[in-house]
Amino acid sequence: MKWYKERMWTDCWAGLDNKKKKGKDIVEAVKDLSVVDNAADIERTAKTNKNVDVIKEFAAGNAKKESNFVVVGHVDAGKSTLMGRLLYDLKVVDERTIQKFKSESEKIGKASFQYAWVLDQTEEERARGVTMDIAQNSFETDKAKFTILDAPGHRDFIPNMIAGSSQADFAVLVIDSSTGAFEAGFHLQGQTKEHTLLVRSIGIQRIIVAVNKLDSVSWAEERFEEIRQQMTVFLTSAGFHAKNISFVPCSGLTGENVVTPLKPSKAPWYKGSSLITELENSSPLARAIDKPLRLTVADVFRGGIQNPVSISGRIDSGTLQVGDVLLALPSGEKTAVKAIEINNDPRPWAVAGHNCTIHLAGIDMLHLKQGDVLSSVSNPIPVVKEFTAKVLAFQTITPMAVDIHRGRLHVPGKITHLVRTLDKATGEEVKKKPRFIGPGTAAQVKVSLEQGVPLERGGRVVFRFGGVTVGSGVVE
Ligand SMILES: Nc1nc2c(ncn2[C@@H]2O[C@H](COP(=O)(O)OP(=O)(O)OP(=O)(O)O)[C@@H](O)[C@H]2O)c(=O)[nH]1
Repeated sequence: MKWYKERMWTDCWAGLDNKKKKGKDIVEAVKDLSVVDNAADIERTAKTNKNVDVIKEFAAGNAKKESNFVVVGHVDAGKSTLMGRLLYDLKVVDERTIQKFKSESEKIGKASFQYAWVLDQTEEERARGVTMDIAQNSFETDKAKFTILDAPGHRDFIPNMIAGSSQADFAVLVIDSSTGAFEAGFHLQGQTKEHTLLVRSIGIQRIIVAVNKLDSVSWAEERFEEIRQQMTVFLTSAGFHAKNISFVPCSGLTGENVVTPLKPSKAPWYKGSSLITELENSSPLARAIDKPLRLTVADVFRGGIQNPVSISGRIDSGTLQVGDVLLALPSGEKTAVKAIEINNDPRPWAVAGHNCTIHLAGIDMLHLKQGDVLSSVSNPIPVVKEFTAKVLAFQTITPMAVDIHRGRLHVPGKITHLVRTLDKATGEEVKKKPRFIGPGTAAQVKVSLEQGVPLERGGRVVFRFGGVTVGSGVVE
């Protein structure tokens, strides 16, 4: 398909100028306009492909381990404060900035928010043109590089949390250990349980539980143990393996055991590591580098005059390099990779697990939106309007209208058939055609969507209705 870029206007005036000189009329001048041809643009960009053996280069490189983690937890658990503190102690944020936030937050009666504002500040600074709802920050230590995805705790923002989690390798669950607060987040319609079930159902297997605000209970071992025991029971029942769960006592506000290890005099009972060490020890899962390319678009924006169409997102599987030709789905338009950036660094290639910005050639912005998938041309992701999924019900499920979330994408649809309920342990059929699926029950259901969505076997989906998560599942 052909389309006109800004360049057209430059060409237009140049064309008119020439025609005036030669004494031709405006109609002829307009006929001579150069039109940017997407196919030509793709061909030109594809010629820059150096045909790097990305898998080999990646394996050979001794690049630092890179991972993305999502920070979840009940509202006010101290997620932003904890991450702000982490960035401050790692010197990603300087003393002057913290002092400025301290005096500003005191002025509006929100003293102690200076660390939380670190994340808000960087969010504002991001000049993307499209609002990002999940604060992203990057940092590195001697051992590893990280991207933090700070998801809002409030229940109204759960779709954003689903989106953030779908880009993460592991999760940090922040728990407010102060008196009564853990109980409020855990027992009474709090988000601790919902967030945890969601991150697990989205495919996250590793979770670090930051038992936060322990300063407010004088670093009491009993409180830490009480939370650890209750959470272990819950997390293992939610499907986390005990070896993938760790608990770290800490205080985001005072910074104890965040980057600086806890002084033995403070909590002689604790022999484990600080939060940063736990993060460094959390290896990303084995990545599907040798599978066909799938990159879920998190954001579409204009990356400048040279880069009218840019996207950011995580590579779910496969590899890509500058000059690669890709297929955008569901639009079915082709595009070519002009440039790749990871944390603002230009890179010749990227692999599964990387969160990157891609500047694209030969595609109109109209053909890309959040939740779309950039896919390998030879092995594209199917676009489906119906699918079967194995689900775990959080609430009672009947044949019903639902919003189907897949990462950042959410589309209206319907659970059309309850095929059978399943034994959670063996996966075997328990009951055919049940009338409803009770909370905590596993089942196979058929789903139809109002529009085609890029989705394939193994894809994770979440079903919501009326602002409540009713279940989650895996596409069969
Ligand atoms: N005593 C104590 N208070 C803390 C600690 N961490 C955070 N707080 C306070 O708890 C309140 C909430 O902190 P935030 O960091 O905004 O919490 P949040 O989880 O990011 O909140 P949402 O993003 O709204 O879900 C603020 O008043 C913080 O100062 C801590 O380690 N100890």
